[in-house]
Amino acid sequence: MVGLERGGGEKGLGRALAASSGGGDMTFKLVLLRHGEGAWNKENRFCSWVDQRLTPNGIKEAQTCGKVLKEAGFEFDLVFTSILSRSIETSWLVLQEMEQEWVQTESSWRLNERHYGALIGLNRAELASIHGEEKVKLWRRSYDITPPPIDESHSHFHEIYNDRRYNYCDVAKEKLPKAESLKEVLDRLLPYWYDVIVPEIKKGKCILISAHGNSARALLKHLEGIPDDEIVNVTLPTGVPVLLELDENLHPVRPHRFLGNQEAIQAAIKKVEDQGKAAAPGKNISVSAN
Ligand SMILES: O=C(O)[C@@H](COP(=O)(O)O)OP(=O)(O)O
Repeated sequence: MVGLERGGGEKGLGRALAASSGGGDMTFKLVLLRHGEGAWNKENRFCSWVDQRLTPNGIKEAQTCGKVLKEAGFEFDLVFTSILSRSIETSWLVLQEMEQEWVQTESSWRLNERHYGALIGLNRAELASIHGEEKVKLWRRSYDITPPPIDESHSHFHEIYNDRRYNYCDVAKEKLPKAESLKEVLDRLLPYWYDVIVPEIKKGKCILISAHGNSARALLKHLEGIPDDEIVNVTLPTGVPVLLELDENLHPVRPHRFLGNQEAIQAAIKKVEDQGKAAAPGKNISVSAN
């Protein structure tokens, strides 16, 4: 289990603190989470809108996350997830571990992972050995570079766009993205943030958002005002809760904090970053380097 750092200093962190008013100023607490490891995270393939289940390790990560949050005293009032199974499954495991399975959950495609377009299914290390690590880093971490779009010839196109979960979105299926930059993720996420999530936060509810590496990065960028050229340095590991403390205008009162064993978390971040390092070229890679 991931232990709590700073001599158990995280204990009580979440207690009665959805909204607190120490010194008269209201502080809202929000926990952002990237789901536990999924099958394609393990295989180092861009997963994006392909629906993949958690690995046994991903299940453990989600359970550990639940333990950390429980030990810190969090009591959630509402949970938001994407409509991808790995974020939903993660939220179930977290709530189960916290004995808060009853907490209401709402899911939206607007919290889905960034649409990686034609890169979906490709192995990052193999891609880096063909196009270079810098190019792969730009595709993965830049703010406004959109990868090449997916089209009908892609082996996962029909699996994604024929999936009936997308019948229930608030935009027509034909209007759903075919590739997204981080900026475009933020553009589709913000209406949901302001219309649905913010009003609940302002009611003083303690909220967990179980999402994805890039949908969570986009929201972090927005909330913390991270400049376009600095968001490239922000990477989120799987299954680690990120605590945000916001004032009444939803401005951060301090930088976000990863909860859990800080050494293990830094190692997990490095592991995600290293996924883009070049390996021996593989077969079946075809994406134009535009
Ligand atoms: O789409 C994917 O493969 C990863 C992110 O990949 P990177 O941006 O880290 O390459 O998203 P997630 O596992 O959070 O759903």
